[in-house]
Amino acid sequence: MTLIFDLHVASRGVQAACSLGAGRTLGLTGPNGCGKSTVLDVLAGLLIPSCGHASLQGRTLFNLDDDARGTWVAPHRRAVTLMAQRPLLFPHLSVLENVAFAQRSRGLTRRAAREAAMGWLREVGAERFASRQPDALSGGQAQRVALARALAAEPELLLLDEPLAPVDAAGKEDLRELLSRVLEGRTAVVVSHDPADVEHLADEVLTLGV
Ligand SMILES: Nc1ncnc2c1ncn2[C@@H]1O[C@H](COP(=O)(O)OP(=O)(O)OP(=O)(O)O)[C@@H](O)[C@H]1O
Repeated sequence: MTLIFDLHVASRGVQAACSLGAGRTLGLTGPNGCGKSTVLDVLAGLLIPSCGHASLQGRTLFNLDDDARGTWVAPHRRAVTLMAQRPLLFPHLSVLENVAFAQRSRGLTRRAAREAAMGWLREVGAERFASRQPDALSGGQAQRVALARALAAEPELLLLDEPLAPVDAAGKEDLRELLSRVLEGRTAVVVSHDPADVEHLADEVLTLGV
């Protein structure tokens, strides 16, 4: 199993456990407030759970079980990328610079990072927006750019929180097809409250209760 987790966040009453094979997509579903975003935050390293453990490709992400010495790996060392519910693009950077940011952070030259970023924008059908500022994008366009930025980080685990939420019904089918293509062969967790999206995108399903 590539992704293994068993976690508990006492302050939010959230408990979840799962083992996921390499290249597979887990659909995380359940009613409002059941803890879907909380699970993603814990896996991304944005929230420290009360107890539990998680590993990715045999590497520990955290191990806070009673009998463990207590390991917690910082978010930027996890090779995990979270695409949040809102696109959260950097407002002062162009679309291209937003997507190039991950590679620039990893030490690529400006030119190499921009070339790679253009490739990812092409991948998600957003290359025509490359020179725009984020505030000139629609919700669906911004979501595609956010997806390109997440992919550009080349994470071992991709976390998507309600990726279809910002698009209207007309754009939903296109974005769903795009996500389906992009998720093929990637290890990912996709949160959605919509059973149709989970059915379409996920290989396995974990339903949380309230
Ligand atoms: N920042 C926070 N501080 C304290 N409690 C929080 C915080 N965010 C969420 N919670 C609580 O944690 C629980 C789980 O919330 P979470 O947002 O993970 O659920 P969710 O399933 O993603 O909900 P939704 O479908 O509405 O996005 C809820 O009871 C919520 O009130």
